[in-house]
Amino acid sequence: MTATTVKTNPSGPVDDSLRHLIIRWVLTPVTVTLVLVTVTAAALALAGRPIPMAIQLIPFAISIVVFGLPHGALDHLVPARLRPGTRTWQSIAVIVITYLVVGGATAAIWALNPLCGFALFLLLTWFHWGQGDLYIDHFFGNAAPTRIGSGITVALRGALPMLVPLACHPASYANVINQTARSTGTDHALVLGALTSPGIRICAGIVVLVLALASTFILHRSHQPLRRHISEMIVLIAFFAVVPPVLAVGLYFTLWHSVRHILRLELTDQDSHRDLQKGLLLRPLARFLRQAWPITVIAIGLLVGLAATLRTMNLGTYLVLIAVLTSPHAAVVTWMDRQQYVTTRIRRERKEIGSTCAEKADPAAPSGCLQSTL
Ligand SMILES: CC1=C(/C=C/C(C)=C/C=C/C(C)=C/C=C/C=C(C)/C=C/C=C(C)/C=C/C2=C(C)CCCC2(C)C)C(C)(C)CCC1
Ligand SMILES: [Fe+2]
Repeated sequence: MTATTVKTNPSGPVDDSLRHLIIRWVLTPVTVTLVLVTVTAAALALAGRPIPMAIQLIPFAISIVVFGLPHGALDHLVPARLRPGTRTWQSIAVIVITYLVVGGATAAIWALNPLCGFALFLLLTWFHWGQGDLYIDHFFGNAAPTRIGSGITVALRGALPMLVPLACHPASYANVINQTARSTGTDHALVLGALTSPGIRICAGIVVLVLALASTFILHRSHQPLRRHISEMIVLIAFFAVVPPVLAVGLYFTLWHSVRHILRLELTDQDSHRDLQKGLLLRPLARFLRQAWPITVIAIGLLVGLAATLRTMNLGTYLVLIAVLTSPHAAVVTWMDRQQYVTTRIRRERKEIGSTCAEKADPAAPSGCLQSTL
């Protein structure tokens, strides 16, 4: 696949050498790291030794400069890279305005009602982390072929980091929400007892189970390979069920979601794409870091400004900043999805439905008009 093809059709199957490179040097090391952390956390829990909060916070702290915050720092270049003819200044202007409007609206919701802000943040994270994993399925050419199938992939992959910790560690979950809402200055009593109730936890577990079964069934029915899907799903369920949430979500954000998105960005850069095709991983990463550092520094400046305004610097402060950045960032990534594969898939679906319905109009043709829409 050439670099130009990546801009116009990045969703098609990539060639085998690039696929193996990414599996071997990016996806597998991250998955193995999560397995090792899961085993260590389980051993410590069995020995009755809790992981200190100072240690749990390390991945979130590191994410300020490594992978996490920088993974959104090229958003302003995305239109220029994906839509031919877009000038860099136009790309920057559109994204800065998007950040001001969408980020500003999110900040206003947080200022008016932090609990509501957090609830929307959780829902958006569910969607955004799910869409990140759906892209990886497209990258490997084994995504669910229909809109419903894609929706279930997004729902499942987002539910793993958002619902499994809720089902297994409700008290820590509620604590983080409390702490974050408090860091915005609201000191009214927060009613989060409901979150820790057995009913909610059981519902969260059932939703994950149903989505896991539905997603596996759809991939199986569309003859997609299941090995990566099932192994990642099992690792993520065990990881979020065992590892304390602050540590688990911090590691997932930095090593899983952000690394995958950085790979996606590298593939939109012609030089980096060429390097990846040649089997070079470090050069594209260095190029990404070079391109991302100025905006990362501005984002760190925003974090310092927010901490000064709220007069507190803790996980809650960082999460508020991330929440404000996530809404415009998710809008940019949703636009990327449309450019890279959603539009192509909708056209393909329409074509398939059209041809299957045409067949159906022929009495001799086999039935399948509804089936093709899943
Ligand atoms: C471009 C631009 C820029 C920048 C940007 C950026 C830098 C971005 C980023 C972005 C980002 C960086 C994003 C992120 C995301 C993230 C997320 C989405 C997360 C989430 C999380 C959560 C939600 C969690 C929670 C929790 C915990 C932690 C524990 C417990 C449990 C729970 C789950 C609760 C600026 C503004 C300068 C300007 C304009 C343009
Ligand atoms: Fe992201």
